[in-house]
Amino acid sequence: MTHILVLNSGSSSVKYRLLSAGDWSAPGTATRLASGTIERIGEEGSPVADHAAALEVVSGELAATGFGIDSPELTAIGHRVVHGGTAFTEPTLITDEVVARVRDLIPLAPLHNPANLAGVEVARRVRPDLPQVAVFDTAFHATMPAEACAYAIDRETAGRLGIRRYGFHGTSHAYVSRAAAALADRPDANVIVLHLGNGASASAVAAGRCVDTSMGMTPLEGLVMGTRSGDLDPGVILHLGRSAGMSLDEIDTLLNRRSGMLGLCGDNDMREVERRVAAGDPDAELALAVYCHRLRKYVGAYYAVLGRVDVIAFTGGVGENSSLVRERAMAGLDGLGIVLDPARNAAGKGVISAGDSRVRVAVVPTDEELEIARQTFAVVSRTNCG
Ligand SMILES: Nc1ncnc2c1ncn2[C@@H]1O[C@H](COP(=O)(O)OP(=O)(O)O)[C@@H](O)[C@H]1O
Ligand SMILES: CC(=O)OP(=O)(O)O
Ligand SMILES: [Mg+2]
Repeated sequence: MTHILVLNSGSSSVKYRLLSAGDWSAPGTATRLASGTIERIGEEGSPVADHAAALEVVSGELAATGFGIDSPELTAIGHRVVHGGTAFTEPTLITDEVVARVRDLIPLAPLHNPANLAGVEVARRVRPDLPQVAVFDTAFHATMPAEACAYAIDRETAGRLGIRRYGFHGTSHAYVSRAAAALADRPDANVIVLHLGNGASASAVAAGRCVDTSMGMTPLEGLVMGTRSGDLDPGVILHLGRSAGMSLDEIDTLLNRRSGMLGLCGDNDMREVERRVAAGDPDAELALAVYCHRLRKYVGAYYAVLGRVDVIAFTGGVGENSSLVRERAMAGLDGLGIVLDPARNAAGKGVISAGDSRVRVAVVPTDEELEIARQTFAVVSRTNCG
């Protein structure tokens, strides 16, 4: 039995999970020994001042379960790192050089990479003897062809500044597309994955390889999200700067933190949006309509990119729980061979399409922590340092 601790350090939270397994490659064999979330890091009035303090809390919670962070059975620590740029396309054993290169990528993921690094630095300080592995959100998308990665802007400028599409949530897209292919009993299945959480992204996966995804150079492009706008005419940004005199920081805050569902209707929690829609609230209705219209558009686009689709997989907090979003996003697609079964959709487990639907539609719960643990174990066993 080996134990692996997974840390997902976000800007204001740390999620952790301690998993144990004998054979990490066998599905369903990892046991969850402990898990939790430390929230409101660094916020006013919060007892958790920074990531070092958060890891103290994690240590304490682990010790209370009898599996302390100092446990000799702990084999490795796996970290979610959001932006790996072009440098990292595989899970990577963390060294000082890796830390420095992830730090160089901060300008491309200012909300995410600093938090991820804070978690890495504290964990290395607490257990310098253990291998620590970075699992990158961008890695799964490294197989995208040039025409899906390039922005149609001046190539010299783009090349010099690393301006291209990278894609995110790759650990989830990898895990869910694999599970969806297994569900269709076709390892070469073409899958559209719709990861709908606070951040949201779609991907087109052909026989296990990602060929397109909706997030771009940063996690702002693509679908409508809780607080992020997703796709937008870049001219809007010029207009906000020139005509409204907004600074770049103000525009950043507007598009990343005050847009999406929150901007459209004042609520970013889909449960609350649904409650208001049921009560006939027109702002919530518009927000939901924009959200589902964007989703349907991406499904159509990725259908064309893939040429043939076997499975459409819904995942993430919204994708797994909102039958209303699934129903609205899939409405009117019978011409593409996509037909939901209303009762199965309401139940929301496994296949939710009708028996005669050419494309299978399914709810496939994601498990980023398990995937990070597996990839961490793979690196550790390969490098023989565990
Ligand atoms: N029963 C539900 N119905 C609709 N939306 C839900 C439900 N449960 C959770 N959600 C939504 O899931 C979102 C969070 O998704 P999650 O994948 O947990 O987020 P994160 O990106 O932080 O991991 C929230 O917007 C929340 O409203
Ligand atoms: C990359 C990204 O958008 O992550 P999250 O959904 O955790 O914010
Ligand atoms: Mg998530």
